[in-house]
Amino acid sequence: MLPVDVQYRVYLLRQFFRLCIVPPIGLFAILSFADVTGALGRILTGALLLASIPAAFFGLGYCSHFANERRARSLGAVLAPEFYGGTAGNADIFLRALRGGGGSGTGRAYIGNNWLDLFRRTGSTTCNMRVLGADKILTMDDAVIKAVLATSFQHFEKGSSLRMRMESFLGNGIFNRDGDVWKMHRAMTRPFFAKERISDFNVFDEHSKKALDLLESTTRTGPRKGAIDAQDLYARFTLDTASEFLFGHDLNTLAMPLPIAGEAKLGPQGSSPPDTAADSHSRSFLAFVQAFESAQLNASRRARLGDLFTLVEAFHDESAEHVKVIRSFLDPLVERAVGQNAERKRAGIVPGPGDETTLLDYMAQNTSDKRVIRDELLNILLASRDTTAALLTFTTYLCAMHPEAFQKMRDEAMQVCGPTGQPSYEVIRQLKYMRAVLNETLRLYPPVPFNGRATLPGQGIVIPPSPHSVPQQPLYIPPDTNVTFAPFLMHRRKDLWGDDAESFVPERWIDPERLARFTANPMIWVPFNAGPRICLGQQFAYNEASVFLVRLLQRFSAVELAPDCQPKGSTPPEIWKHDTAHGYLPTVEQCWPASALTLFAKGGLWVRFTPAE
Ligand code: HEM
Repeated sequence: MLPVDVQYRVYLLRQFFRLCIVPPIGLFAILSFADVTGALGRILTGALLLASIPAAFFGLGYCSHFANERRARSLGAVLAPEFYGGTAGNADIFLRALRGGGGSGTGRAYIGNNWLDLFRRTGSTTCNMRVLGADKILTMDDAVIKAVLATSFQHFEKGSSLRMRMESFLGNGIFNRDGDVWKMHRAMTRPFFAKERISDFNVFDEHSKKALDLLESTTRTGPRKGAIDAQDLYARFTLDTASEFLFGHDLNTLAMPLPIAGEAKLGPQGSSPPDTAADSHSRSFLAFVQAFESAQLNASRRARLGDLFTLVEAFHDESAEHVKVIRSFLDPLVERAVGQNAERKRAGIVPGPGDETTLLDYMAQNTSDKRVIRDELLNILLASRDTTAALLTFTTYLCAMHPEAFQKMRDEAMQVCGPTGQPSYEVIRQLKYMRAVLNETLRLYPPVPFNGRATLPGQGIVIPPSPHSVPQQPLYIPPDTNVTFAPFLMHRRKDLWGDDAESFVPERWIDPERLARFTANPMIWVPFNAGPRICLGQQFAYNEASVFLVRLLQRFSAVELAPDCQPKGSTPPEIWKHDTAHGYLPTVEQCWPASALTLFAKGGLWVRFTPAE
């Protein structure tokens, strides 16, 4: 296989050759054969050859569209309605994605609103946003999402587009593989997420204590009446916890300087910490964390651009530098674990099942392929860090917006654990209201708001509609087509969740009558995905978030937003308040949700906690 950074350039060259070289050469051959070049003259011949490029581009697009339409009709199905924008080939959509807009919330529009507009304008819950000739299916339809993730799982894959975009960053890891290789990854890592292992709450408890000590000291003595960027704190907590769990190495980002209330500026996602990492040890950790975040940002930019990222990065792989830093950090850890395992084997020590304490140890016992181990660690670090941090961030946000829910959750935690009791697996199972708050947060603010798959090359698929699908006909998705689905939008649909779909109502997860909507059709709630590729760390995430919240509720009695500390440019734009056309939630939003693979609050989530007496 070609080196990854060469792969997309080859792809680009192939596309360039197909679209820009073949049509003029073909036309020239025809004109020469017909012996009309002399009569046309050089200028007209040149103009025709040039015009053959867009003509072939759009001509091929239309031919494939008509072929697909015929195929759909023959199967008794329809194609997803196409969106026609204001420019040829919907080029404006591509330009908006290039500038950071699109549906991701990183532009001025509320996250997902651009998509809602497309659904409205095509009168559907699934549409085709054909950009520069490439089909791109968008959906918030429960039937399509169900087919993609579960019932027709075998007809979809992550696909070559995604692999090409992510290869330099995620390499040979579980997120970036399909078919038998993915099965091998899943079989290898799954046992490590067994209940017994992730029920060892000490690692959660230790890091919760560190984070909450920091929160308490900032609350009591920090500037601006003790305001803190909760999102930043949670990202450190989840990173330190995950790094210890995965490779036995506490990155100790909680020990690095926090963003300062009133001084912090807008960072690439949250707020920026002061650049004052003390020693070289902290600096190398900081470099790793920054490279990890930058590679993620580039991956999400590539996702917005689709295959066209190859054009933007034709001469410079924007991930290369970050990946180098990440690998220089992880490689020695992997090297050491593989070496230690080889030594143990030489000494005749055979570890029993469950003896290994970290994923790194566990993998070193199962394979000596250092690249597989490194890439898997990186993939799972990515999977575990921002997702759980997003869950805690938006739970805090909703608690600040709904103090009664915070109080109810606190009363329950006090009743079950008391003011100092250690949360255990059994204890957490009793915290029904807390679980309802977490589920409701995952509904309104799913940490992975958008996700994607592609149909297999050479294999289209027909998806039967659900009672809520528009149009109410079977849908044909042609072969090798990208399908992007939006749990963020589906989770807020009134026809699926009822009139209070946009309200924060934890009781909908407890009250049997309300819960019936979900139990009748569980595919309307997919924060962890569903089907064979469902999140491996779901229980880990619930455990981690619950331990942290119990400890937080034991030490703090209230939380409120601190909008005065949000960095400039991160408070919701005034226009959201008056934009009732896109639903109720954006009009009352007090933070700025946006997405870069995972959900985050732009500029961070600045809050003030009240220490419990
Ligand atoms: C609230 C927290 C979390 C949420 C919302 C979440 C959500 C998801 C989603 C949506 C996927 C599917 C991604 C895709 O389609 O490619 C996924 C996959 C995965 N998650 Fe999570 N996740 C969370 C926490 C975690 C944690 C803590 C871990 C590990 C410690 C983890 C490990 C994984 C792994 C290994 C996969 C890949 C599964 C596969 O492809 O077979 N996740 N997660």
